[in-house]
Amino acid sequence: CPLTIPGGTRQSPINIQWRDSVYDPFLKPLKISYDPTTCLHIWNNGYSFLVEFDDSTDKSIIVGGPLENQYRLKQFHFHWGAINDWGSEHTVDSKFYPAELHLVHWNAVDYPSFEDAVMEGNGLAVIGVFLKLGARHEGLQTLVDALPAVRHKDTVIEFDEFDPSCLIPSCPDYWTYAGSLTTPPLTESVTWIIKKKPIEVDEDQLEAFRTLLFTSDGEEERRMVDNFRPLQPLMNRTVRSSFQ
Ligand SMILES: NS(=O)(=O)c1ccc(C(=O)NCc2cccc(F)c2F)cc1
Ligand SMILES: [Zn+2]
Repeated sequence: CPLTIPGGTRQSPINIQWRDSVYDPFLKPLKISYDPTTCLHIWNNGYSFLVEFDDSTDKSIIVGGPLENQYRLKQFHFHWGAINDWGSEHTVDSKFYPAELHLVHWNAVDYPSFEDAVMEGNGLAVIGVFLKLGARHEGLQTLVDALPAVRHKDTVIEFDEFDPSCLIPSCPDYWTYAGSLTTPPLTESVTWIIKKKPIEVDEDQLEAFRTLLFTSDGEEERRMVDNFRPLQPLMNRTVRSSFQ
């Protein structure tokens, strides 16, 4: 089955059992500093839609939290369901959220490129943010308004001056664990930082995600929904929390 990696010991996503997570007083607050001018474009890669950033400098970085050094923002993307009952990749006490945001960063201190970092145990850091149904999210709306232009696989539009920190809850609480990419090549190179608090988005915004297509223009249309990987075994891992 291609969704399991042979010999994988730290695969993602996982269920986060709140009561089994271990408070680590040595975890630092995560420091996020993004420069909106590094935002480049939005594209539909046939699996999700990604907002990509210029990662040739240290202009948009995160540092602190569980991380040994700073990591550069490369892209962010989402996973979502066909209906609001599921869609997130991680679950909390076996509860699914309707969608999950991933902000993907790489360790440019130790490695020369993202492609190199993807192959290393401490190469990547991904911030996960749950989306829940509620009030309309004004920051997300600028993204939603651009989605019709990237409806088909392999379409791209320029997108600039976007600061993704508007999509990250101000509450500092997070869980962290050692995991993997959730799509091929499923490499075990990700330090996951999962925010405890979700952000609220409204039904129309979730529906806008579901208007995207897995398929290219001219192909028979297949709606881009349920683009999340099944839960993976925790195996010999502990999920740490930054809060008591
Ligand atoms: N869902 S997630 O946050 O775990 C995730 C994040 C990034 C990627 C990715 O960059 N894939 C393409 C890619 C590009 C170059 C080299 C790679 F190894 C590679 F996976 C895949 C999954
Ligand atoms: Zn993802």
